[in-house]
Amino acid sequence: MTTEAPHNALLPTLVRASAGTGKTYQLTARLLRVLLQDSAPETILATTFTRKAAGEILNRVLEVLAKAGEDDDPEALQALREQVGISTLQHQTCRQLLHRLVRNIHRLRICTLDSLFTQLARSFPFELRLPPAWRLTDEIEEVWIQEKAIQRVVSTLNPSEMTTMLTMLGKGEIKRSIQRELMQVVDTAYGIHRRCPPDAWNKMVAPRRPEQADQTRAVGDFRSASPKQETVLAKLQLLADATETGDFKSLVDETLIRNIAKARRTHTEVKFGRSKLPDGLDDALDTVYAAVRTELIGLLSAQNEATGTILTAYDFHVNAIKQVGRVLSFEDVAVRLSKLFSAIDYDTLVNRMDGAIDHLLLDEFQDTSPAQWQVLRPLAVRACDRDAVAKDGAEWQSSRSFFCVGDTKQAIYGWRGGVAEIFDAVTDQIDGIAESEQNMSFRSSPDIMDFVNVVFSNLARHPMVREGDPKDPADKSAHEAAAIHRFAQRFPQHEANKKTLKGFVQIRTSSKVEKGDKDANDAACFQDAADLISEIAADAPDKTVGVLTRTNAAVAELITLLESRDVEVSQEGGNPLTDSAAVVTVLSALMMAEHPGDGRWRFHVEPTLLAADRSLDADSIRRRVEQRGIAETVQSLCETLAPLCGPRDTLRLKQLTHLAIGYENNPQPRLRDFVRLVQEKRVERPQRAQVRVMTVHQAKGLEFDAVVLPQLDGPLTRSSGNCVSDAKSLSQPAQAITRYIGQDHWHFLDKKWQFAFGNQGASAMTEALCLLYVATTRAKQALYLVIQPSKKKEFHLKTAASLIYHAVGCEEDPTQPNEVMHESGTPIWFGDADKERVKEVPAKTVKIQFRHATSETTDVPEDLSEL
Ligand SMILES: Nc1ncnc2c1ncn2[C@@H]1O[C@H](COP(=O)(O)OP(=O)(O)OP(=O)(O)O)[C@@H](O)[C@H]1O
Repeated sequence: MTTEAPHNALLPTLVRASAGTGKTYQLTARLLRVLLQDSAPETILATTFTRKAAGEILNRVLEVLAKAGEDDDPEALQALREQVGISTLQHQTCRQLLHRLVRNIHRLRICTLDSLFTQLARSFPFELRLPPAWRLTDEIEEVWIQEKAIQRVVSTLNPSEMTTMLTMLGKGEIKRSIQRELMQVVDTAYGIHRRCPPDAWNKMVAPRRPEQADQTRAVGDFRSASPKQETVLAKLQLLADATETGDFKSLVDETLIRNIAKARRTHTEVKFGRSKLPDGLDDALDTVYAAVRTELIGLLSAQNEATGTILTAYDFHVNAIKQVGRVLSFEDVAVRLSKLFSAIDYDTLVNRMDGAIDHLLLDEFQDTSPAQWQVLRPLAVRACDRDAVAKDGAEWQSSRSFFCVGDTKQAIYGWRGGVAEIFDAVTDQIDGIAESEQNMSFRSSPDIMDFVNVVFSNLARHPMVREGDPKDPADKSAHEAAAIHRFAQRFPQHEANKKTLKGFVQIRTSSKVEKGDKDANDAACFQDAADLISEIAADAPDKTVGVLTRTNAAVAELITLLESRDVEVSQEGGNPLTDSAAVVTVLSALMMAEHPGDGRWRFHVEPTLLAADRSLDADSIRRRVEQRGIAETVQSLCETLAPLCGPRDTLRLKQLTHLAIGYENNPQPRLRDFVRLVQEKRVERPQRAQVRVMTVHQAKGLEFDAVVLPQLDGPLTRSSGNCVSDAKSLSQPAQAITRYIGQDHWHFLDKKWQFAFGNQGASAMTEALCLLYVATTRAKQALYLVIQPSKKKEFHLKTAASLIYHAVGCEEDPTQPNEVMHESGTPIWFGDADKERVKEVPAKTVKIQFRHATSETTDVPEDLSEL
């Protein structure tokens, strides 16, 4: 059976494939193998992460079969033979398969996980308690429903309950408005709340406060102590006062309290600064520490309880609203399915699904969430049946098969539940699965691959990275350092397939704004990056350039800077239409009709052509909406404005009209909701420009000839988490959840929670490294990193820039502006060989000059305000 099966039998396989190694190629190869052994299309299921990727796989299957089917294209046939590993494959077989496939194309399921889950849900309407004729919501409708549910939560609590709840949520303080506080709770904790048992928020229990007698004794000890140093005396008085009045909350952030925890952990004396404390205070210090701990854990536990109460009420209302509206989100479907599938037997599944899935192929597997894996697992286990591989004449046939491919180094969706450990879950839970690894990039030049290898293998050169488990589990940065170390250790060496492809890597510092704040220095860095990008675009007009940022705000800023330099630029994923002044005018006219008494809208519309048209006052627009609907009104407003607009705004007005036509299908179209939709929905421009700007998340799966990374400064991870669970593995859902507390307070937690918090910090750091990996591996030929000059020579902060600086072994002074820190490869990577001015360069330093669009100068002045 499988043990003797040859390499071309479709054994259950998991492929760990690095960036650019051709995951789509391999998945397509496997799919073709399955089809070539005459498996019925309806028994095959291939899933990917985006609809675009699903379309790409189907296209590739049809395309290679069509080419290999041509009698006069022996090369295409040979390429396909190599791809599928069948040396005897004939033109005619390819043609026959293509015809069969085209006739049955509707039966072949190549789809996203979201769409698979929606199909599965339709097979279990009763078990999943789905409302009849339900439909899926989109992100914007989800936000509206969320707000409505929060309003209901607020209205069901009486004012005093609400005040108590808010006080508990804010750990004793009311910091925000009710709506904003609850919105934040829902945003950050509802996702995890709905996957946990109802009592999960009640598991963090505050320890008992020390006995009153012990507290009284401690006060006496503090008061009678006579330290030499005034500062120590003042601190002991403070402890005594707080203990006497029971005001332990005021001590939560005291350094001395933190020092007690540290001393107990390291079995050393308690100190304050460099000063020793007087002898005989140990019991008193332990008493006050225990009381402060009770206070903080008590506040946290109250916050958890309030969070659980709010979320339970929210869950009730949000479900009620959705049930009445007959709508569900993808997430709702996944949660309901995962609960159902954890207890279902496969035969029921097959009966209800109208046919079995015998061949399962999963792409981008690292982004599968635990809940999604719970749904896929029964399908995978069945597809891995070892007895399904048998010899049929000369050929091995696999009546079932399982294949999954992904890259743990590209797991960048931790925030929506994706976890790299899912790979280990597959190898643990599926017997006899074969694993393979691919590290040969078909995308990037050797120079890019060398750089990527050097950076990620040497991350541990950063001065703040230490090996091994954190000695102090309450030290967040130790958990992060360990995560960086692990990433480097596990990093496989990549190779470039295209050995002669020219490549270039450059790290340069941007200009410095003396005494400038962070915003000023960010702006200077973006200005320099925009200059660089416009140079690349001009020098290499037939090469694509990807500009990848961390934040959406940076995308918007860079687009503005590039447009001001006349660079043709587009944004992946699109912008809201409000990036056009013409669209904003139309929206103001609509808002003027909705709120005729509010002068703001009239003020905005007045100087425009719309105001000149007397038939377009607030009343007439409102009447038109009532009589003819939103779409027709929007169209007529757009037509009035269009003659004044350039091509860019005209296109946006057209897109606005399309949006309005689509919106009108909404059961209750309302003007203000439409305006909000326009403000939030991203609409892509139809044509891609040579330069494309996007966040690294949006760049996943894409490739560019040159990549520019202008936002590598700033902390790698966000400082605070949201909530933390005690989940130990993917198969065991969390039993306990708590709200996050800042790292200065981790010492109050017990060890179990310290590790849970630390693991969360480590995961966030791993995800940040994955993002950096995705960013650097999008480049085919050239990679430009623009970093801000460091404030100090010890470039120690944990930023992407400093990790790279140390990993590459840069020796240049990082505080210097406009310097090349590292350079390798061929600077004229885009030119023909005979046009090359410079050949291979090893790492070197050159003073660089920026050409600001607003200035004729070639040297950057120290102070940007001079420009
Ligand atoms: N076997 C192959 N032979 C030649 N070119 C290939 C092969 N496999 C992939 N390629 C090419 O290499 C590039 C990268 O392939 P692909 O996008 O499938 O990689 P990937 O593994 O999905 O990358 P990533 O995970 O980084 O998105 C593409 O341009 C693709 O056409």
